[in-house]
Amino acid sequence: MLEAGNLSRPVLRRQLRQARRNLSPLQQKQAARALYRQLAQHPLFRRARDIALYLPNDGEIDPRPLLHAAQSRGKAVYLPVLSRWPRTRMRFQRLQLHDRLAANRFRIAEPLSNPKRQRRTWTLDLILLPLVGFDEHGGRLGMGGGFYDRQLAYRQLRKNWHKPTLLGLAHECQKVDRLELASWDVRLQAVVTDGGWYG
Ligand SMILES: Nc1nc2c(c(=O)[nH]1)N(C=O)[C@@H](CNc1ccc(C(=O)N[C@@H](CCC(=O)O)C(=O)O)cc1)CN2
Ligand SMILES: Nc1ncnc2c1ncn2[C@@H]1O[C@H](COP(=O)(O)OP(=O)(O)OP(=O)(O)O)[C@@H](O)[C@H]1O
Repeated sequence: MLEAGNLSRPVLRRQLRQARRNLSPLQQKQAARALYRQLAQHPLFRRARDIALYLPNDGEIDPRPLLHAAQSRGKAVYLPVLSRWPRTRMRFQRLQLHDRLAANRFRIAEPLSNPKRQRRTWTLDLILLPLVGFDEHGGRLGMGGGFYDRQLAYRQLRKNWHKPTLLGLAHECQKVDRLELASWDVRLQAVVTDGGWYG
């Protein structure tokens, strides 16, 4: 496990992104299957009707087996879509079965923006968040855009928001001993990896 100790956020990000990109296609496939087994039968996933997740990029663990399971169980699946303006905003948009996807400005695939299918964050049941690094206390280090933090900032106003449930998804190699959290960083309920649950 990486000792985050006195590494700066940019250095930590670079090392952790490199580690996940170094995984082979076979390792990625096995990790995606293991993640699916950790989560598919869990009550948090089974009970959720509206679930946000992401399309994998830059070596991220692949949640698509969960996406397909959710769709075949009749759940609604949402993906992050970056707003054209303001550029710091992201929305969660419902994915339709035969949606066309296009690369956003970070070259991540996303559906074409359609405000009618976008949902307010607090009406979702479960958000499966991508991350670059995590610790066992719900700490999350993201790509550095602050998109998820901004979208979830409303939670800081009240201590007992319970919806949606926030679960980070990651490879085991993204675990660090401890992350310094900034004031705007939103804590995750838990992180699920190919190896187990943390937090
Ligand atoms: N799969 C996935 N989708 C996601 C996220 C994510 O982390 N993973 N995001 C979570 O927030 C949002 C995109 N956030 C991002 C934030 C910063 C960079 C970034 O710095 N990328 C480049 C450098 C900038 C550039 O190319 O212009 C890089 O790869 O270094 C990428 C994505 C929305 N969609
Ligand atoms: N609630 C917020 N309101 C305004 N700005 C914010 C908020 N949350 C984060 N930011 C801004 O976003 C920038 C990036 O934050 P941070 O490095 O924590 O992103 P991240 O969590 O790694 O990224 P992401 O959530 O996109 O994966 C910070 O410089 C911060 O100023």
